Amino acid sequence: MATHSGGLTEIRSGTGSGSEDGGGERPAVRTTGLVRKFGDRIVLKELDLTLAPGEFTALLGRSGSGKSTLLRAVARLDHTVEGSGELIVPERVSLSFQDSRLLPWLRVLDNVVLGLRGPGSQERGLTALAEVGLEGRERSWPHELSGGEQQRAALARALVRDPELLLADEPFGALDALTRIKMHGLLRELYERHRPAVLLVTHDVDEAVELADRVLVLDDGRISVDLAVDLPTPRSPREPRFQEYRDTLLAALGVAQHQPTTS
Ligand SMILES: Nc1ncnc2c1ncn2[C@@H]1O[C@H](COP(=O)(O)OP(=O)(O)OP(=O)(O)O)[C@@H](O)[C@H]1O
Repeated sequence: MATHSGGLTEIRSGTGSGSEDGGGERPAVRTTGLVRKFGDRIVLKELDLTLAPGEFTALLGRSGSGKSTLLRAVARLDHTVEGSGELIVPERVSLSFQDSRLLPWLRVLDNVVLGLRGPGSQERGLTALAEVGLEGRERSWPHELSGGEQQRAALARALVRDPELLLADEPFGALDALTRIKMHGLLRELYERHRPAVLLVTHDVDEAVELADRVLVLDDGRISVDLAVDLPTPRSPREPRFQEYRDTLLAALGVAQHQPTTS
């Protein structure tokens, strides 16, 4: 159990496999009664959430609804934030952010394997770089990579740790539209190969429906919508069923849709 400043958050490690005491599958993530507040502002209000191992979940919500606060809590990066509740998270968690956070003084491969121990870590790093399409760039400096390439390197750094859970906060938010489309394909492909649980924070409803098998909406400190996306991949925003999911989510986010006028 770990104390949390100003309150108490019980943090336990799940393994993402095996079975729970009740006989069911152990979750990758479980929050029970999770509270986070900044001064008088209660951002997460006794939030309950369970993510299954290998489940790809997207988290939507209006600006300021608390998506990053939830992600940082699950990442255990919020020790200075007041709160309470129970949190079960796996041992191996990788993070990905809007900026790649590569260390500028380390070459790409050294960034990818930073902190990895054990024999074969260089080889594992090279394999991960090849998986994200950066074969031959291992000795480049981060500033020599484009924005999309830097995000590829960040994905390699996340995957080389064989995460049970990948937490991604707007990882493609700073990329141009074309690069974004390519990165969507790459992320889904890597996910299908490695099958970590994924929690992707995004503002982009289409990105959520395209990539995730479950989409959540965070509203007023709790999960207000929990939608299973039952579409085969790859998914096209032009498909009628894709558009139905988009409309449902936009309505939940309070975004009015323009109806075509009929005469
Ligand atoms: N360090 C902090 N100190 C004070 N208030 C904070 C802090 N971090 C977040 N907040 C507040 O908590 C609320 C939720 O912020 P959070 O960043 O989690 O929202 P978000 O849904 O990720 O927003 P966005 O979509 O705009 O990135 C906001 O009102 C924000 O101002």
